[in-house]
Amino acid sequence: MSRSPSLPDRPRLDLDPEMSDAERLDAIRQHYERMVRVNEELSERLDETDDRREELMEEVDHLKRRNEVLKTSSLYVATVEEVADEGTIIKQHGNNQEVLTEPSPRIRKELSAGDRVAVNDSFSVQTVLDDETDSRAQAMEVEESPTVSYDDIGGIDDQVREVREAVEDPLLTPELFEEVGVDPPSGVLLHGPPGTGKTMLAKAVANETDATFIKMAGSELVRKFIGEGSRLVRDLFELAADRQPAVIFIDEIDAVAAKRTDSKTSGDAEVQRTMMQLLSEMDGFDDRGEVRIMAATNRFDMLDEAILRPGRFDRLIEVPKPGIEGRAQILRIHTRDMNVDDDVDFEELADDLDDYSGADVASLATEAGMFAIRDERTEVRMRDFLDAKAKIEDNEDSGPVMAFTDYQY
Ligand SMILES: Nc1ncnc2c1ncn2[C@@H]1O[C@H](COP(=O)(O)OP(=O)(O)OP(=O)(O)O)[C@@H](O)[C@H]1O
Repeated sequence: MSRSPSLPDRPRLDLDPEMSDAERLDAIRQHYERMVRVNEELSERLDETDDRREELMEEVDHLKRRNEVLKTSSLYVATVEEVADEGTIIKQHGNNQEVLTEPSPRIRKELSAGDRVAVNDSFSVQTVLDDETDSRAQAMEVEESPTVSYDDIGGIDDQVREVREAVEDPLLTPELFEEVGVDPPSGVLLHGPPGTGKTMLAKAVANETDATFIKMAGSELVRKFIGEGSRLVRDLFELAADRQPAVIFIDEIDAVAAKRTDSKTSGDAEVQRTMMQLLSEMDGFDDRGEVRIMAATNRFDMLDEAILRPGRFDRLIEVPKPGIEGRAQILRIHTRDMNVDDDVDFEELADDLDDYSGADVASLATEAGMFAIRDERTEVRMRDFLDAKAKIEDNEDSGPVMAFTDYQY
C-alpha cells in the first residue's frame, strides 16, 4: 500500500514591527490566501481519504462474507500423503481419491505426511485437524472388563433376562443357536427414560461374557466434517472385531438415526451418511464373529424405521422407570455399603418415590448419606432419607430430582 504524501505545512504569519501599515495589511492578505489554499488542499485530501476508507470498508465486508462462507460450508477430510516441492498430495477419506494441491505458505509450513486435514470443494487445504487417534480416543470409551454386574441392577428383572437371552447366550453358546437353526438377534435396542439402567445393562452383559465394552455416544458421531462420522462408525466396528469378544454400545442412537426430515442442509446429509454407514456395517455383521451390538435411546418415537428392520436393531427392549418393588430394590442396592439404621423402611420410602428413575433413587441414597455425615453420624437413619427427599424435591420445583418431564414416548 502506498503511503499518502505528508500534509501541507501550516502557513506562518511573520509580521515585522518595522513594517508600515500597508505592508502589514499586504502580509496579512497573503497569509489569508495561503490559508485558503491549504484549506482547499486539505479538503481534497479529506475527500480522497473518505473514498479510500469506503473502498477499504467494502473490502472488509467482502472478506468477512468469504470468511463466513469458508467457516460454514462443509469441508472434506483428507490425509496428507506427501509434501513435495511440486505440491502436496492428499488422499480424500471416503473415496480414496488422490489429489495434488498447493496449500498456502502458512498452512504448508504446518503440514507433514500422515496429517489429517480439512479441504474444501476445490481441494484447497483449510485447516490441519487434530490427531486422529486423539479424536477417536475421545469419541469411544473402551473398558476391557467393566465391573457392573446383574446384581447391581434393580427393578428391571425382565429386561435383564431379555438382554441375557439376546446378547449373552449368542456369545457364550453360539453352537446352540446353530443347532436349533435360529439366528440370534442382530442388534438390541434399549429404549426408555433417562437414568433407568440402560448403560448398566450393556456393561453388565459385557462383564458377564468377559467381553470388551466399547461405548460410543451417537452425538459423537455427528461430526463437523464430511466423512468423519462414517469413518468413526467403521473404526468402531473394526475395533470391536480386533478386541472380540466385544459388546458395542451406541448411546443416544437417535442423534444419528432420527427420522428423515425434509431439510437438505449439508449437516443433515452428513448425519444421513453416518447412519447409512452404520446400517451397512450392521448388514455385514454376520461375519463379524463374537461381536454383539447394543444401542440405547430415550427418544424412541424419533427413530427412523430403517434401523429397526430385521437384521439390524431387531430386538427392542423397553426399560421403564421402576415400580415400588423396583425402587425398594434399587434403594437396597445403593445402600449396600452404607451403615443403615434399623428404623429405615425401604418399602415405605419406595412407596413415596413416584416417578423416580433408578438414577434418581441412587442420588437419593447418596444424599441421605450426606445428611448423616453432616450430622457427624456413621449410621444413616430414616430421617436422613426423608430430609434428602425433601431437599431433592425442593431443588426441583416440579417433582423429583431430574424430573424428566420432557420425555416423550
Ligand atoms: N435399574 C437400576 N438399578 C440400579 N441402579 C440404577 C438403575 N438405573 C439407574 N441406576 C443408577 O443410575 C446411574 C445411571 O444409569 P444408566 O447410565 O445406566 O442409565 P441410562 O438408562 O443409560 O441413562 P441415559 O439414558 O441417561 O444414558 C447408574 O450408574 C446407577 O447408579
